[in-house]
Amino acid sequence: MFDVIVIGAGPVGENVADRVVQGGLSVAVVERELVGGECSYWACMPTKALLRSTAALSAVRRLPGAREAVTGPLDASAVLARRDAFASNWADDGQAAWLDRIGARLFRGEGRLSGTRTVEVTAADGTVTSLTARHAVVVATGSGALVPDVAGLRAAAPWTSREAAAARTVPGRLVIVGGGVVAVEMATAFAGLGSAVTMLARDGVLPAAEPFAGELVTEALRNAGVSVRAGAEPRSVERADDGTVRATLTTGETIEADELLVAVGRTPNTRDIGLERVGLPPGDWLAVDDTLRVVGVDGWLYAAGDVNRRVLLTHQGKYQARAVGDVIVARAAGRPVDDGRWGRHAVTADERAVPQVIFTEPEVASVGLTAAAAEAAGLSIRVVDHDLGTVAGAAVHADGYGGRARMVVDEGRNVIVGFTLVGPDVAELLHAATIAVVGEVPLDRLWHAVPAFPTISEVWLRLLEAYGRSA
Ligand SMILES: Cc1cc2nc3c(=O)[nH]c(=O)nc-3n(C[C@H](O)[C@H](O)[C@H](O)COP(=O)(O)OP(=O)(O)OC[C@H]3O[C@@H](n4cnc5c(N)ncnc54)[C@H](O)[C@@H]3O)c2cc1C
Ligand SMILES: NC(=O)c1ccc[n+]([C@@H]2O[C@H](COP(=O)([O-])OP(=O)(O)OC[C@H]3O[C@@H](n4cnc5c(N)ncnc54)[C@H](O)[C@@H]3O)[C@@H](O)[C@H]2O)c1
Repeated sequence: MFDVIVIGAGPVGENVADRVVQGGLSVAVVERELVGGECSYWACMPTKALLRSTAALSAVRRLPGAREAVTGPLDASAVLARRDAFASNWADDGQAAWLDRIGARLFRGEGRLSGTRTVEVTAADGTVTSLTARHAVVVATGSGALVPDVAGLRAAAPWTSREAAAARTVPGRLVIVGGGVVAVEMATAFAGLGSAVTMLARDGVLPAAEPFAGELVTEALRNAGVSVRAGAEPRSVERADDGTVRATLTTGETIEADELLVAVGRTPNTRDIGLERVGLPPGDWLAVDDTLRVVGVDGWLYAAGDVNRRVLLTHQGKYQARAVGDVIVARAAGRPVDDGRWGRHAVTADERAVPQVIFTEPEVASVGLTAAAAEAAGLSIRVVDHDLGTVAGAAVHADGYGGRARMVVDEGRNVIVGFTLVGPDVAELLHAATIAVVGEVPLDRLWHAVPAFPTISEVWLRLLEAYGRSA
């Protein structure tokens, strides 16, 4: 008997475990594959490792004097080897040892709900262990790549983000289906590594971001040799005996490649976790209340991370993990639950203050609402834009620095509700904006937050000046 059972040891499950142990409860963690989950081995870490060398090379090439010191192309095999190290060579002993150190008990195998507060674990050798939780079960089983219903696609054995992140070789020609985050990051990475990339972006490039983000990333991808085809989508796909993949578009045009990557979103890992045993339909995303309790189950079942579909990002899933761990501890001790707006047990930031960095060239760093989303939410907003290239710090940072920043102000409250930066090396600038949005810092006070000269952060001053100061 454990106080809490966590199914799935991705970044979210690991953090739930850590939090409940710190709260004095015992925890069992069930993992069917690798402790660390998608993020550590097939998503965030390996993809960022793949992108980093290309980004560093581009940064050097923007600087006369340094540029002359670079005499050749990227060494793709060295990049792949560094990526291997960042994926811990797909071995999880380090993270399993960490679980052990914090006092969590790891059960390796497929976890399935088998009734109220009970989980069955089927190990690789078929052995079944039944676990019971005194207080709560947390589903943190994450998500997998969605493969759409396109004729011949599955049979053609396409790459998903997993195969791209763990690629052993660089395909000569790569077709990417999708125009979202995975598509643009992998187009950047593989173009940098030498692939001839074609992107079929049915709904455009980064359609959920501010429009200028998609435009600037598209321009940069094209400059890097990527063929970006907005509005294009495959009608059918086939793989020939020699391994060549042929995608026939809805227009009838045919594109040939060595690999085809499907990057059109995610599907929840809930098909085989015993949801039917607790009265829920298998295969669906898990709807949750404000303290991440699964809707339709009597108070003991929680869902955190990708699987609840609130925000599909590691840092936000870990934020949920801290909240859910703490609320389980509070409820177990009979202490009050603090689930009001910005309360300790609420995941308020999920709604309006989610930060994200897309590691393309240029980088896209955003937090909160886009102008379109703020308008759709009924806010009375004013949008202020600034050309990043005109900021002294940016001009010093790189020759020909191009980029743009947008501040979305809620005029009713005089606070920033959205902020987007697009430009080389803007990722580390984002947290200031996140603090402004979460802290709901009035613009009049922000005038006193003076950016150092000459840094790219001086864009804050330019945006405030353009907005104007109240009399
Ligand atoms: C290519 C790519 C790049 C990304 N890059 C970033 C990034 O740079 N930054 C960022 O913030 N986010 C990024 N993401 C998103 C990020 O990977 C996810 O949001 C994050 O992994 C979600 O964590 P999780 O713990 O909810 O799920 P997962 O990481 O999917 O972990 C779930 C775990 O549960 C296990 N599991 C599933 N079912 C069972 C079962 N029945 N029994 C036992 N164990 C089970 C799985 O094996 C897995 O280990 C990226 C995603 C992709 C696809
Ligand atoms: N740096 C990061 O933060 C990072 C990096 C990679 C992935 N992620 C996360 O992983 C998740 C998955 O990324 P993703 O790129 O797969 O999903 P996504 O939701 O970002 O983009 C999917 C894209 O595919 C398009 N699409 C959907 N169905 C299609 C179809 N049938 N044919 C053609 N296009 C179609 C959509 O319009 C959308 O633009 C995202 O939610 C993202 O937050 C984050």
